[in-house]
Amino acid sequence: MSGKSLLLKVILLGDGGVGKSSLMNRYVTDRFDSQSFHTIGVEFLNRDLEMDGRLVTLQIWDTAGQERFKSLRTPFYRGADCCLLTFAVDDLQSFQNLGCWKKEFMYYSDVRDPERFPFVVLGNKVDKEEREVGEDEARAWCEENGCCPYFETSAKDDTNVGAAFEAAVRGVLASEDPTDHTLLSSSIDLHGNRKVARSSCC
Ligand SMILES: Nc1nc2c(ncn2[C@@H]2O[C@H](COP(=O)(O)OP(=O)(O)OP(=O)(O)O)[C@@H](O)[C@H]2O)c(=O)[nH]1
Ligand SMILES: [Mg+2]
Repeated sequence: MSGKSLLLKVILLGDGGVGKSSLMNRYVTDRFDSQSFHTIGVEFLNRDLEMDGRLVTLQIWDTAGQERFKSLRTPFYRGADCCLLTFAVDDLQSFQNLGCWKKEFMYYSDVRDPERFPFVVLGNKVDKEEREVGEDEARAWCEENGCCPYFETSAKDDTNVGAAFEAAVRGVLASEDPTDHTLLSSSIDLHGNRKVARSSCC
C-alpha cells in the first residue's frame, strides 16, 4: 500500500435543515446532535480511510443550505471532486430543489468535464415515520440525472452514512485519473517531529 494519501474534496449541498452537518458529524465523529444549529457559510472536517488498498483523506465540506448564505458558500465549490446532493425524505420541497442545487454547483464549480462529474444523492432522515418522498421517486430522479448512486440515510441512526461517503470516493476514483489529485505525504523531520507535507503530483 502506498504511504501517500490521496486528498479528495467532497461537498455537501442541499436545503437548510436536511441534515448535511449531521451527516458529516456522524461520519467523522460518530455523534448526532438533535439540537444542531444552522451552518453559516462553510465548515470542513477530514476523515482518513482506506479504499482498495489506497489511503484516502476525505475532506468533507459542509455548506449552509439557507438561501441567505449563498454568497458565502459558492466560492468553495471550485476544486470539488464529488458533490453529495442531499434532501430529507420527510420534506418534498428539499427533493424538488435537488435540480437547483445541481445547477448551482455546476455554475460555480467550473468543473472540467460536467458529463463525467460524480454526484451522489442522499435521501436523509429515513428514521422518520412520515415520508413525503418515496424511494422509487428518488431513484427515478437519479436515473434521469446522470444515473448517480442513491442512498437512503439517517444521520440519527447511522443508516448508510459510511456507505454514502464511500460511494463518493468510489465515484471519484472511477471517474478521473487519480493522479490528478493532491497527495499528502507523512514525513519525519531531523528533530523527530512528525509533520504532514502537502505536495501536488502534477
Ligand atoms: N430524525 C432525524 N433528524 C435529523 C437527521 N439528520 C439531521 N436531523 C435533524 O435535523 C435538523 C437539521 O440538521 P442539520 O444537520 O443542522 O441540517 P443542515 O442540512 O446542516 O442545515 P443547514 O446548516 O441550515 O444547511 C437538526 O435538528 C438535526 O438534529 C436524521 O437523520 N434523522
Ligand atoms: Mg448545517
